[in-house]
Amino acid sequence: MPLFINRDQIFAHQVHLLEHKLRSKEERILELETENALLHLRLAECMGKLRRDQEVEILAKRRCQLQTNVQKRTRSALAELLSEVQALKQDLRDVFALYVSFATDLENQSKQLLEQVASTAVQVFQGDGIQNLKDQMSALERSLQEEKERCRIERTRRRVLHNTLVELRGNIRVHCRVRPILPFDCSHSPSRNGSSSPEVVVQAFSDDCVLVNCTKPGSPVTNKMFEFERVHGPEDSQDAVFEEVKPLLTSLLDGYNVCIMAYGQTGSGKTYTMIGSQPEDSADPKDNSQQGIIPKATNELFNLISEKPAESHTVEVSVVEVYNNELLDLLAKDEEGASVGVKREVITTSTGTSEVPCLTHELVESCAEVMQLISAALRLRAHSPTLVHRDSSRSHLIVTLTVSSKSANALALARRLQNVRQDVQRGSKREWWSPRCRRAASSRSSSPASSPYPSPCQSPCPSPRPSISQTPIRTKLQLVDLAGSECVGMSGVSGAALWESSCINRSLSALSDVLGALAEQRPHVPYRNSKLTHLLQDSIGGDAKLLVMLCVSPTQYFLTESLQSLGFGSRARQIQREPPRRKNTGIKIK
Ligand SMILES: Nc1ncnc2c1ncn2[C@@H]1O[C@H](COP(=O)(O)OP(=O)(O)OP(=O)(O)O)[C@@H](O)[C@H]1O
Repeated sequence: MPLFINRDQIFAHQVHLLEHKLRSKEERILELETENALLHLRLAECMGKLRRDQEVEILAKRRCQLQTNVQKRTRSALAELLSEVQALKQDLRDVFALYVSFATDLENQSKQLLEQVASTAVQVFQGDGIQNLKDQMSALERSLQEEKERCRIERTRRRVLHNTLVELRGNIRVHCRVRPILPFDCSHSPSRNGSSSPEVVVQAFSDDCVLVNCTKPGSPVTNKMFEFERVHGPEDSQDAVFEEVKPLLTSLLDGYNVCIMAYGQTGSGKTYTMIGSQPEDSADPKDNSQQGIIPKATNELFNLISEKPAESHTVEVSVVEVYNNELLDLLAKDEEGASVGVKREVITTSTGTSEVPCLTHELVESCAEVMQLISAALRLRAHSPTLVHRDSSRSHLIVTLTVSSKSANALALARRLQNVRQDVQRGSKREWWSPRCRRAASSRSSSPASSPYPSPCQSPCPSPRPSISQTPIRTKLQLVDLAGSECVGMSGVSGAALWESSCINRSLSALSDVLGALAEQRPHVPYRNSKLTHLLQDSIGGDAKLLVMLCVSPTQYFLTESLQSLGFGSRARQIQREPPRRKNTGIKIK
């Protein structure tokens, strides 16, 4: 082996060694880096653990605090609960004491009752107990009956006295009729508390009082009471209503003028009360129970006349309507004999009474005859449907029955008088006609195009020339079915119906004004502000016995109108006119 070592080899060897060292160092570095990374990881884990431990510690502290709070609150709630339990215990003790005293009372009472039962049983078993009880019962029933009878007699006496007072003072009698709820009310009024029937606010409280519950949204219910001579409720029949009116008809034959007038809002039952259901509405045509005051009063009048055979009476009928402030004669006939509404005028005579010249008066001998004429006239009367009433009367209807009491041959005279009047109306030329009347008759046959009705006769009809001299006592029964007051917003009318409505409301307010002036005893009473008041002047302000039949609807929907009608009735009752006067002088027929 050579001793000489090459330097390059030594260097190469050293490089190799160094490279080896470097590699091992690099490996070591790699190991250390790995270790370092592991240590970092471990450190991170430790840090997380440390943080969690801190949080746990905080949570533990909080838990401690919460526990302390809960304990405090529980303690105070427990204290409150305890005090409540104490109070409840006290209440329970009180209730128990009450119960004990009540039970004791009950026990005592039941003991007494048992004793009574036992003693009654003993009496019963002794034989005369049942009899005694029966006797006691019948005695009680008798005394109840007696009391009822005494009460009835007192009430009748009170009414008679009141009527006498009314008569002496010349007061206007006011009766009121509250109609039942009808199917059309349900369509107007919203249902209350889920019930399908509308709210009733106007009621017949007693036989002379009407009670009204005035409810306004947001304010408490106030009750108003109205007193009248007689009040009829929804259950009162047509017969019952007429029974209260009937005594007035006797006055007619005793020489007094009588007027019965139905007043009220539209759909309140005026036509039903005055005329009644039409015969065709009734299942049995002979059934008179649904007839109103007009047919019943006419029938009664003829009954009264037939009861006085010693006297001789004649009855004449006239039927007029006041439509749009025009007076129409509904019994007038044209040249062919067909019924037509002929325009007439109302005049004030020299004696201050109102009169309708040339008005058709038909001589009648029975109720059937009168009703036939009225039925024909009703076909001419203005009607039209409104939102409130599907067959609303658009005019005031006035049926007048004039009764003449006279000697035996007066019937023939009256017939002759009627023929003369009819001749006058048909334009026949008799030599004793006044030229004025002849002019009126000829102008009627060629009426001006501006007016839908023949022109009226302006002067009183002439008396017939026959020289029979009679002084009959003539009394008038006026039966009035007024058109209903209406709120245009509710009735939904427009066009011609709106005009009708405003005419109706104006004439009714003229009627109110007349009553107001009479109540205040003003020197001037504005009768002439409307045809209606002018025509009824004698009945309202004169010496007739006047009965106003107020008709009212019972429901909340019509409350304002009902209050208005009841107010009208109350004002009418306050009027003090001259006491009714007997007619002892009549029109002289010469
Ligand atoms: N007491 C009552 N019993 C049964 N039905 C009634 C009663 N009153 C009114 N009616 C009915 O109510 C409806 C309206 O009545 P009615 O025609 O008499 O009203 P009105 O007051 O004359 O109305 P208007 O002024 O609009 O003519 C009718 O169908 C009628 O039959």
